[in-house]
Amino acid sequence: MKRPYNELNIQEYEASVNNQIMSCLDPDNLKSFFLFAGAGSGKTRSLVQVLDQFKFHYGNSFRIQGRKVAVITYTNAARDEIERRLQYDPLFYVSTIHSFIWGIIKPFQIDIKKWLINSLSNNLQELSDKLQKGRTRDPEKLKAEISSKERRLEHVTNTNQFIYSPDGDNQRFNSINHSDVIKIGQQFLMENALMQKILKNKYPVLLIDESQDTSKYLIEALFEMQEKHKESFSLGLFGDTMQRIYSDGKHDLGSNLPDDWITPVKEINHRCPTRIIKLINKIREPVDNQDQVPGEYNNKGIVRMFLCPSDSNKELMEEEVARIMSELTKDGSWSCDASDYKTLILEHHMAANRLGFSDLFQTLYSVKGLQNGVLDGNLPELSLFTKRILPIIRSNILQDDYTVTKIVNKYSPLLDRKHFNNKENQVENLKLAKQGVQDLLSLWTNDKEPMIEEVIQSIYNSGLFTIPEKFKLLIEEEISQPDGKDNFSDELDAWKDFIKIPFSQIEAYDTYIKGDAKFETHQGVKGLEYPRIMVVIDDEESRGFMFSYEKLFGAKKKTATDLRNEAEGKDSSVERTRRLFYVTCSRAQESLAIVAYSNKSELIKTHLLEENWLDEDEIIIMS
Ligand SMILES: Nc1ncnc2c1ncn2[C@@H]1O[C@H](COP(=O)(O)OP(=O)(O)OP(=O)(O)O)[C@@H](O)[C@H]1O
Repeated sequence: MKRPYNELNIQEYEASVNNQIMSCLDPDNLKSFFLFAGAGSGKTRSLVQVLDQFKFHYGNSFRIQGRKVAVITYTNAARDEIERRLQYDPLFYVSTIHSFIWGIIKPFQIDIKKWLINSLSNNLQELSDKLQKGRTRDPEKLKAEISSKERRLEHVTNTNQFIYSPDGDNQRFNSINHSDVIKIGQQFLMENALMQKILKNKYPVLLIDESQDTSKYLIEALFEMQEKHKESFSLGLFGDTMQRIYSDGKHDLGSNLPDDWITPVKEINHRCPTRIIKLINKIREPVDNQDQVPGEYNNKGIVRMFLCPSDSNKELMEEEVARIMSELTKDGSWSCDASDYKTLILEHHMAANRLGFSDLFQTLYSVKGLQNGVLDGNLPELSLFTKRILPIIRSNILQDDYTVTKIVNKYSPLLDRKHFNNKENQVENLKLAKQGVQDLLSLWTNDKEPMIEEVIQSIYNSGLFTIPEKFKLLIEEEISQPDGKDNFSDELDAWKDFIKIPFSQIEAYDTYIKGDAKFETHQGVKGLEYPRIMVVIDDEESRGFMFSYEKLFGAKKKTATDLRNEAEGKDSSVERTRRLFYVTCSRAQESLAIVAYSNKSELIKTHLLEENWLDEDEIIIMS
């Protein structure tokens, strides 16, 4: 590893990177840039600093011209953080990609309608061909899908005003779903000259944080747009290909960049201790050999790997590891009493096992189209529970009637002013809403544990909240087809299983997904940092085929598919695992414990020593 930078060098170095970016943002000479750098190198910090400088130099003229700088973040949490750091200045429009895209396509209602009709018609044609040619194992299910699409087409044809909510369930007949918003955005950006003009006039500068995970179709569309409007549109990408953890991202982002793009380099890791920088450099080495360097002030830090038998009592084992870490680091926050460390599990269902929501997780995660939503906690169907029902139950426990009333006022269609014809009607509806809340809460009396289905049924009966179409369908089907025969698609089948799960699992899931539990997933910690990190690795428990630590650690041979993928330059489970491991280890600011459950401890140890990832005294074999 190169010598650490001293304080003065660091300031000069960082200033020169920021200056390179600033040189791209001169409104009279706009250029595009690509700032891809390793973990903890201060990409987000540079983004904020550069925008502060931008405000100073060009803020007034931008304001006078009614222009803004658009900043796209990967999550709502990241958006909130950047907005806060930019002091909520309206010069900057900070949003997630879905919100941003909806903002720019929304005025094009006629084109949206045409797009939807076209897309649905093509889709219907494909499905009908499939049915006619007998290319299905379940013709009844396919027929149901066709009728549902036909109904949707009819609604779309009769609609002139489409709506969309980036965080909502988009269940209304005139709503557009999340993936269609992205597809529409991509196509309009590529083909609609008027939209391009409006976009570049309003947002001549567009910056994207974590761009390695931004939808590849949109990134490609933005590249095309930038190519056409070089002088009047600056695209700035921040990210790190080594931290690409979602499949949506463009895997070769950064290769074949146009010659006139500026590509600043950031090689200092400001977050991790030197020992951890050395480890993550090793993890990264085979991919692009991008070595990071510490600053003079980075502390030394501690890394330990604990190799534990697969059949260990995991809870006890992880407590023991924390105890050892507490001794080694002399940091009481590792001790079980204080327990101020983050445990990173490979997949949500490992947290699900530990926190008690595994049925919920397994049921929904088994459907491809629901996976991302389950992982990021944004599954629209769940908002009925997480944004309305759970807050009511929690507030009721705290005897906080005010919040209960607030939630009902905000979300209940019974209290929607549009539906009040007269005062009597209003009083009647208030009574109904009150009764609806009582009926709902009565499901928990005498320590009862309602099933999700009972909760939905109660809401359905009282009309307290709007029920997502799928649940309504299930409840109605359940009534009309008590023998359980149905025409549901895979997704509806999953929702059907979901409603048979105890409601308490939603509560556990919600606590976890909000980050209130001490567990986080590898995916969930993207962009974050914590002083103490425990990475838990367990191929057997994680069960997926997406990741394999035993392969990454040399204890298991790569499969023929892995080798073929590697030979064809495609992603493989080993490389995906490597990137996740890089993300998790690089979150640690002080100390890192890696807990690996495997029955091949000796093999793993030998391999890691050979690869020089860890030293002998840093690997502890537990029994
Ligand atoms: N020039 C600097 N001097 C001191 N600390 C810095 C500097 N730049 C960044 N940091 C600190 O380093 C940490 C990482 O910064 P930041 O989150 O901006 O990095 P990043 O490159 O976006 O990280 P990642 O890609 O890993 O999410 C933060 O705690 C930040 O405050």
